[in-house]
Amino acid sequence: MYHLTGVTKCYRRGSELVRALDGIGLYVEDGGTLVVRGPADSGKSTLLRILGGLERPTHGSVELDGTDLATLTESRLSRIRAESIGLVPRRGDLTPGLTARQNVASALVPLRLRPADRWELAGEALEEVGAGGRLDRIPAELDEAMRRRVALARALVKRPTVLLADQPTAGLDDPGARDGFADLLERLWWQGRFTWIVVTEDDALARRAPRLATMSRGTLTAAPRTHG
Ligand SMILES: Nc1ncnc2c1ncn2[C@@H]1O[C@H](COP(=O)(O)OP(=O)(O)OP(=O)(O)O)[C@@H](O)[C@H]1O
Repeated sequence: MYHLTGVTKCYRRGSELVRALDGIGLYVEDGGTLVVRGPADSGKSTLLRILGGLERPTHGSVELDGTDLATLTESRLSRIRAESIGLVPRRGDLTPGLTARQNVASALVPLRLRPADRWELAGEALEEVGAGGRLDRIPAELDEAMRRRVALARALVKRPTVLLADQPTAGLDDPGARDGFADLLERLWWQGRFTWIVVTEDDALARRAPRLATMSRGTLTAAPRTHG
């Protein structure tokens, strides 16, 4: 469960102070999904980096299951990132020279699992996202939609507490591929196995959200629940 209170993030750009996040308060329950929709530069990526423990807020607290990520030591934070947080980066960011299965298995290295277990879990995660027929392909041999599925498998293979996705459908130009990927995300959201926070500029994806909020100039406005 995430509980954010008064989260503000300021960056210095020359003599200017940019307030990327401005007093965000947020609660997301275990197994819940929140989709944050907002235009470019509204602060979505900054919010995700702070939720993922990749950056610290200038002010405020970022509690994940009762632990404030804002004040943790770097070593405890990297442990939490490795074990509890799955991040789906904007463009997937797969390692070019590794096969799909090697890419996914690499996410398990920090968890000190045996190589045979890493291999098996990677295969299962790829099956789960519909990429089971592409285990031995390198990213260049896959189309963009399939690369996104592999990146998703890499984030969920370690069974994290939370999954954070940065514009997961951006750049998927083929409508069929984009819809198919959105179908997969929606199915996973409704399973409730992970807590999801997804930022997007894709209105069609946002319409599928169990819970939707809008980001505008660093502030978050909750929209009515669309379901349940
Ligand atoms: N490291 C940084 N240094 C300076 N300013 C930053 C930094 N990161 C973000 N910003 C600024 O903070 C604001 C919010 O940026 P952010 O990337 O979080 O928005 P966004 O909604 O994710 O937009 P986009 O989708 O275009 O990335 C912008 O004005 C941006 O220029």
